[in-house]
Amino acid sequence: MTTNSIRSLRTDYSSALKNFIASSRAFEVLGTVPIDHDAPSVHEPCKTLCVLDSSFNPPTLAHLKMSSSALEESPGPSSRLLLLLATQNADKPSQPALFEDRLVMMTLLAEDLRTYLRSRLAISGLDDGNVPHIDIGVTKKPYFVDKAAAIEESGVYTSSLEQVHLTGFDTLIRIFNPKYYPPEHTLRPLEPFLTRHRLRVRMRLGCEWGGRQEQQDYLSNLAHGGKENEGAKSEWANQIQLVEGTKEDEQAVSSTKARMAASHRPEGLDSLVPRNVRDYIISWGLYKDE
Ligand SMILES: Nc1ncnc2c1ncn2[C@@H]1O[C@H](COP(=O)(O)OP(=O)(O)OP(=O)(O)O)[C@@H](O)[C@H]1O
Ligand SMILES: NC(=O)c1ccc[n+]([C@@H]2O[C@H](COP(=O)(O)O)[C@@H](O)[C@H]2O)c1
Repeated sequence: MTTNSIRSLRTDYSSALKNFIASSRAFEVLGTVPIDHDAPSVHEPCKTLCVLDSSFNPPTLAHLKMSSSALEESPGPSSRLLLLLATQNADKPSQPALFEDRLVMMTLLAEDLRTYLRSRLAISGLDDGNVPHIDIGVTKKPYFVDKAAAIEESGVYTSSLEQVHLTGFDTLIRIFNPKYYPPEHTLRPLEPFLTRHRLRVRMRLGCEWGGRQEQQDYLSNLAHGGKENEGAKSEWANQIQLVEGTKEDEQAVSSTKARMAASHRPEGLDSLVPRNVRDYIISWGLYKDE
């Protein structure tokens, strides 16, 4: 993308965001990569929508890996990816960068992701038609049950569509924390979400979340009814796929680390964020004061 097209994309996102925030809508798609001029109002052929919800502050190589591995598992036009910017977080107050910068970086992530997928599909002998479209969306809903319902109710996708939410293990634990579900504070509100949709959870190793075995045990415990006293159903475990993440000897990647690198050691960005995102952070001077 040229500097001028990035500038004009940022302006477009800025005004679309203002409209969205002022509206009563809970979810909206603000862009698609590649731009799809002939797109139908409802995406008919799409059966599976992978959803990566994040603050994208900034998008990282972990976000790229989570998305690409999910899409590589089910290539073809029946899959689509939604990069979903959460304008309200369940726990964290909003921090820099501006939402319009994050939307531009999500678009750059989508382009890097499609380039990566194209090269992976070529190795498997599949053509470009199998590289999915990627939607850039926004939601005001902080909780996954409500995000999923807002996507369903928007009418943007077919009603039979299954959503596969791509999260890390740290987020799975929070989805299963009853503190988020007042007034009863049980896990029962997860029922419609985990009946209709799935979670694809990337392991995130570290002292906060435990090692590989502990993360597998967490899911087995759910499958064996260990959370029934909190209102969870053991069969929900069938809707949750736990996949490998960064290896124990590899550098952990996070948006926090990327913000710190942008501020103190920009050369460190190379191993944390996709190339186009790195160039944008540097040329727009994002996160300088972190
Ligand atoms: N390295 C990672 N491994 C596994 N999951 C990850 C990783 N980075 C992000 N995720 C997951 O991606 C989703 C969105 O990530 P999020 O925006 O919270 O990134 P983050 O790096 O944790 O952000 P921050 O550092 O600002 O807290 C969450 O479900 C999170 O668990
Ligand atoms: N119970 C839930 O559905 C729940 C709990 C905590 C965070 N979240 C969401 O997970 C996403 C990622 O959160 P963090 O950026 O805090 O890691 C955000 O959209 C946040 O609002 C959802």
